[in-house]
Amino acid sequence: AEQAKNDHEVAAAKVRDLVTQLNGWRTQYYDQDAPTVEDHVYDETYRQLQDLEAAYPDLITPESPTQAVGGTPSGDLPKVPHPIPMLSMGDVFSLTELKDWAQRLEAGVDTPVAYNVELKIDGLSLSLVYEQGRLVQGSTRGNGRIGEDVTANVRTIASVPQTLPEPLDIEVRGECYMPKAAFATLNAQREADGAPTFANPRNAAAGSLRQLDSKVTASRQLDTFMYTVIDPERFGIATQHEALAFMARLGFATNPTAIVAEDLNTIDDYITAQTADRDSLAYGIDGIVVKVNDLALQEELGNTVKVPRWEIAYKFPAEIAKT
Ligand SMILES: NC(=O)c1cnc(N)c2cc(Br)sc12
Repeated sequence: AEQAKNDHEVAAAKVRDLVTQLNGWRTQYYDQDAPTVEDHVYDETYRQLQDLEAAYPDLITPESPTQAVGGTPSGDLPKVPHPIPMLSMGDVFSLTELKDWAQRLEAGVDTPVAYNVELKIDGLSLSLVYEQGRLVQGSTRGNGRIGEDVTANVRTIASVPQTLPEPLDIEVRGECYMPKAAFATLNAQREADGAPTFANPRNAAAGSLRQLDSKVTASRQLDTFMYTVIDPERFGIATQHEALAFMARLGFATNPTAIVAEDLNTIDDYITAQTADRDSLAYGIDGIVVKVNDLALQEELGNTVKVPRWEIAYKFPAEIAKT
């Protein structure tokens, strides 16, 4: 009996340590989108806790990760292949570089080129797939070819339509972001709870979208701006500007500031205006996206190994950290 009592005490201390360790890692992994430990280490430790809790059920506490509501806290989200890769984008850091990019591009084209100019939202890429007008899959970019399935999570985002007004088979892509106000509220709450805060809205959005427990995602006030229709020619769409209007008509959130620019001066004016507005926007932006407006011409220009030739990101200078 004495030995059994002693074993129980040792087990109790071990369980407390494991719960603290796992919850610490879990917060870092899922909330800050900054994993500090390999999955196999997490999984091994998780199994140790499961074994101890099986041997001593009275040691199970509500905050134990084995009691987490929703999916198992260990491991990853299911993987999703992207037949059409979710590419990133080249970037430039000055108007001169932007002009060089446009001139090089236009040198290879024998017609005048119009551009669609849009804000570069500071969030994470999101793909939404609909079958017969019903949302069937939401996924992240991942490495561009293999992303993560976040379908249950995107269903909790108010701006993501569960069904479309027409029974279309369609994929759209865009950005999932956390509005600045939601970010401030979330971090204030985490401070109050003694939980680590998020470094910026992009990390907060990534940590909130890439959750295994969609109830957590539901509480994070995520939002979206969609900006790409896959295979737009299927819907009789000829330009990027039309694609945005088409998505808006289907009920997607699209950014209202996009313009068509026939020349660089118009783009320059847009950049100046949006830079002035930046702090007053309800969401973070980290630049401007300049795209060839004509979709057939985009196809013709194609992509390099890593990035499209037909779009470029003009990045704002890094913001001086606000005290
Ligand atoms: N408007 C757009 O096309 C746009 C906005 N925000 C972003 N973070 C990105 C990223 C790529 Br890749 S495109 C794009």
